[in-house]
Amino acid sequence: MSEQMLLADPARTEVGDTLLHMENVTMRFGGVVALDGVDFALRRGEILGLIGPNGAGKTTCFNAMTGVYTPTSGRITFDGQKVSGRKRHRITQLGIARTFQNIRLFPELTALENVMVGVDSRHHTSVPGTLFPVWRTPRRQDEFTGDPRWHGLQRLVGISRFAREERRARETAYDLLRFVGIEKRAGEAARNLPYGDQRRLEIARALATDPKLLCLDEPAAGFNPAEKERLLELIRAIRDRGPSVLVIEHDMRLVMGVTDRIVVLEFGRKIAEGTPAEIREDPAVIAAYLGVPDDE
Ligand SMILES: Nc1ncnc2c1ncn2[C@@H]1O[C@H](COP(=O)(O)OP(=O)(O)OP(=O)(O)O)[C@@H](O)[C@H]1O
Repeated sequence: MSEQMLLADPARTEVGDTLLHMENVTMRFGGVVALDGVDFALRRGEILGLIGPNGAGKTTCFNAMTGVYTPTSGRITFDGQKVSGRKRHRITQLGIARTFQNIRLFPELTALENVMVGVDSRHHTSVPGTLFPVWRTPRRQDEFTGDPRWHGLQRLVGISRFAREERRARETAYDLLRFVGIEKRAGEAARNLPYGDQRRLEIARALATDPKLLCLDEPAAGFNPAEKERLLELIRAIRDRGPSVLVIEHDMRLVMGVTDRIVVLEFGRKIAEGTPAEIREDPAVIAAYLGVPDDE
């Protein structure tokens, strides 16, 4: 990256040391070997594509690195810490966020509230706290001395702290809605948003956890070409803002257009790794995709 680009955008993260490392990861489901000794690294500041035909093991990779599954064997490290076998919320706190193939929002909450839930996940407040802010009580009731005046003061301090936290969460959430381009929908219930906006909302909510790595599982599914183009710009903007990005995507144009490097899986094994130009020419990749139509 040129120095000029760095100067132009101070938030831009330069590609650097290893952030995520999958080491010889195997994942079996009974007789099915979904991942078979998969080994790859994602560097800080990079956009890495994870591609492969249906059933190749891409989503299983995401599930293993985000704590949905514990690998049968192998090791996954993130930012120097072992994540394989850790609880999901702990992995979120370490800095991995993801979106899903099938959108998973809180349909009755507004767009803003959906993102606030993400912001809340790194604060002391909670989902019920987002829903019922006025019912929040101070956490440090244990310090109550028995004097009702002291209790009242504690409550006031606690409430004002929560109010401050909630206001900050609201502002952060609104900024994120603006960043993904749907701030005009802030007050609408998530279920009423057009499909493309729901996908953007999922991204905003994932970003609200302030991740070091954002994993996007088929973010362009169901998008028309214009929406895909805007998504491509958004993915670049996310990386420029800070987080590294790991993207599973079937749309080859998008993958080739946005990633720095690509890892290719087939039948749970890594069959290739390289720059988009290298992957495009790789005979094993061409063979794996031969006769498999992409969804363009
Ligand atoms: N929970 C599970 N139980 C049993 N088998 C599973 C489970 N999850 C995944 N698999 C199997 O593991 C293999 C890899 O699935 P995975 O969903 O990771 O593939 P994928 O590359 O994401 O496919 P797609 O592009 O179709 O989403 C498949 O054979 C799948 O049926």
